[in-house]
Amino acid sequence: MILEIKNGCFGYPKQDIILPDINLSLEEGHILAILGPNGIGKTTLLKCMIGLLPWREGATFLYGQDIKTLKPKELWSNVSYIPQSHGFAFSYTGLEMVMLGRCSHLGVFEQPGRREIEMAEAMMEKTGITHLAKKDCNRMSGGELQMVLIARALINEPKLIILDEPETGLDFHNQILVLNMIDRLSHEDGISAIMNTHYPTNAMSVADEAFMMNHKGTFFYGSTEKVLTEKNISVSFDVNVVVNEFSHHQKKIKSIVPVSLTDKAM
Ligand SMILES: Nc1ncnc2c1ncn2[C@@H]1O[C@H](COP(=O)(O)OP(=O)(O)OP(=O)(O)O)[C@@H](O)[C@H]1O
Repeated sequence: MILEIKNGCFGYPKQDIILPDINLSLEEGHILAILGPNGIGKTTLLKCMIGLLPWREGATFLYGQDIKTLKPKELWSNVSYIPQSHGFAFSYTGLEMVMLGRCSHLGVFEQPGRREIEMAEAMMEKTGITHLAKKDCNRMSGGELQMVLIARALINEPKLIILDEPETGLDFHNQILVLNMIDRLSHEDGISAIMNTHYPTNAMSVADEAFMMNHKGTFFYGSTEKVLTEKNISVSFDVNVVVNEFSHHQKKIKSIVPVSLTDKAM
C-alpha cells in the first residue's frame, strides 16, 4: 500500500468540519478517482492528504509513515501534485516549466544544469510534447498546459501523482490524451494516481477505485464499478443518471449520462 488516510478530519479555521472521518487507502499502481458535487471538499481533500493543509484529526501515511514525520524532500521526491491548471499565468517556456519538476531533487543552492535540461527534453519527448519546449506557458491552450504540468510532475520520478481535475476544460481529444497518459502511468509504469474529476464516465474508464462524496456528509467508497451506480450517483448529485454499457474495439465501456434532476433537487 502506498498511501493511507486514517480518520482524517478537516475544517477551515473558524469554520465547520467539511471532511469528517475520512478513511481510504491506495495500492501501488492503482488509480483512485474522487468525485462529488461542487464545493463538497474534493480539492481540500487532496491538499489534506499530502499535507498542504493540516488534518485537524487523523493522519496520512506514505508507505506506512505519517507524512508529518517526513522531511519535505522525502515527501516531495515521492509525490507530485498537479493543481487545477486553468487560470494560472506562467512566464516560463514549456521546457523551463518541465525542468522545475526536478527542484525537489536539487540542493538548496543548486541550479538546474545540463543534466536537468536533458531530462526535461527526454520527458517532453516521452510525453509527446517536444513541440511545446519553446512555447510560452501563458500562450498554451488548456490541453497543452495540462500535458506540460503532467510532464513536470513525472520528471520528479514520483511514486504517486495527485491530479486536481486533470481533464476539466479540455476537448474530447485532449481528455482522452490525458486520461490515456494517467492510465498508462499507473497500470503500466506502476505510478499510483489520485484524481479529482467531475466526469463519472472518465472515472469509470480509468480508475480502479472511487471515493464519492455527498452533502449528507457520507461517502461511497470501493471499486469504481460498485461505487458508480445509477443509485449512488443519484444520491450524491441529486441527478438521475443512466449507465450505458457497450463494447468498442473489444474494450468494455460504461458511459454515465445525466438525464434529469431528482424530485428532491427540484
Ligand atoms: N482557503 C479557504 N478558506 C475557507 N474556505 C475555503 C477555502 N478553500 C475552499 N473553501 C471552502 O471549502 C469548501 C470546499 O472547497 P473545495 O474547493 O475543496 O471543493 P471542491 O469539491 O473541490 O469544489 P469544486 O468541485 O467546485 O472544485 C467550499 O465551501 C469552499 O468555499
